[in-house]
Amino acid sequence: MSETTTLHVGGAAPYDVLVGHDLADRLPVVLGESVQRVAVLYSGELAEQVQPLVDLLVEHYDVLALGLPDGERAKTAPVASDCWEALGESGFTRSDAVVTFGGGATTDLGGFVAATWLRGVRVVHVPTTVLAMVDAAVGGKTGINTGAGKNLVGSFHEPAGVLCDLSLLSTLPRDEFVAGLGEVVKCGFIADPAILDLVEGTEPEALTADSDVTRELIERAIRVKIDVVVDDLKETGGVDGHPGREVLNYGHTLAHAIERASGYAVRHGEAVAIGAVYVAELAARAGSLDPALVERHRAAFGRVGLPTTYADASFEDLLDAMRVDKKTRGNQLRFVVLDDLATPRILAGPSEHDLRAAYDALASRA
Ligand SMILES: NC(=O)c1ccc[n+]([C@@H]2O[C@H](COP(=O)([O-])OP(=O)(O)OC[C@H]3O[C@@H](n4cnc5c(N)ncnc54)[C@H](O)[C@@H]3O)[C@@H](O)[C@H]2O)c1
Ligand SMILES: O=C(O)C(=O)C[C@@H](O)[C@H](O)[C@H](O)COP(=O)(O)O
Ligand SMILES: [Zn+2]
Repeated sequence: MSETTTLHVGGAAPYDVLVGHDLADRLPVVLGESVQRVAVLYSGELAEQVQPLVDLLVEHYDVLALGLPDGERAKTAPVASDCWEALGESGFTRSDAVVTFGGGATTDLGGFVAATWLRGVRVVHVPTTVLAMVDAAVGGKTGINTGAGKNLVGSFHEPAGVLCDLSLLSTLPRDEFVAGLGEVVKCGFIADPAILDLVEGTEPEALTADSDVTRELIERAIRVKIDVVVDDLKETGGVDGHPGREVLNYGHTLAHAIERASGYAVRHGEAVAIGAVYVAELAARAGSLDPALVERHRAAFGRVGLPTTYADASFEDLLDAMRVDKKTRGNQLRFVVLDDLATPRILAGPSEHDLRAAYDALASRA
């Protein structure tokens, strides 16, 4: 059995992200000694996968297992409210803990419930998708959607630990696996170009759940995320022109608009790939990004099987949706753009002409 990698997240509330196999038995140590009740919030589709973890926990704690609606359907106020009611009925106190088990939608909802119940209880994430391992479970962003858009309600609530059990990826459908690589490739462009070299130098079929390259990609992407959140946990801004935590939002302004426009039929990681190509096109027009790097976006995301075009919504509808992005200030849209590989900055208030031209460039390849 391979070794476990420990990636430490420093700051005011430090914790570890463990990457390895069969990590469930680490949970009692990560949960700590004060815990009496554990609420396991899991995607209802993963009832079989979560059972061994529940079986282990009942040996130590009073366990409340709450199956949630699957995927994005979990990220709503009514689902959060149902969880609060269940916690209340079980007498869940501040010394108890939440464990989430699922993809990013589950860790976002479960993290939000943990952040808000009694104004904050301990949470440990057990992510079961590539995307949740490399991104959603790390860094403390939690949230739910509203009618106006993605993640518009939420809070920053850091976990007490994250267990990335690579064995859990064995049942992940290929489309979901590939979607997670969207956030990994994003990390390659914003901070760690070695990720791009690995993706470009590996046959796509060799990127399987159990391959060494996949593990290296996952660990590299987690390191990128940790390095960013340690310096700017609450997204208040970076130093020396670096966007700070907003850099992790590369490609997300259009991505969230596309997810909403598609009724969440387009997966988050897929939308991020499209959004990154869009913002590269924008940076080539309103900034200084070399056209060859724009094409490298298409090539790298496309190589792993992600979409790089989109024409299913009008520019006007997407522009309206982009206005509710959290990076917007007043009426001014703000985007994370690159001047070069791993050289991000904020582009504030691009012209509508450039925004539309970039969309036309994206849509024209559809
Ligand atoms: N908080 C953050 O920092 C952050 C970062 C990135 C993304 N997100 C959010 O994460 C969400 C996307 O997460 P996601 O891509 O993991 O999608 P998801 O949570 O919707 O899961 C995708 C699908 O995979 C299934 N699944 C999960 N694990 C499985 C497994 N091991 N075996 C079989 N099926 C499995 C789920 O049941 C679901 O149907 C979005 O809502 C996005 O906004 C949050
Ligand atoms: O952790 C962050 O910060 C990110 O922006 C990571 C993104 O990949 C993630 O999708 C996040 O949920 C988006 O945040 P939001 O603030 O735009 O809702
Ligand atoms: Zn994302």
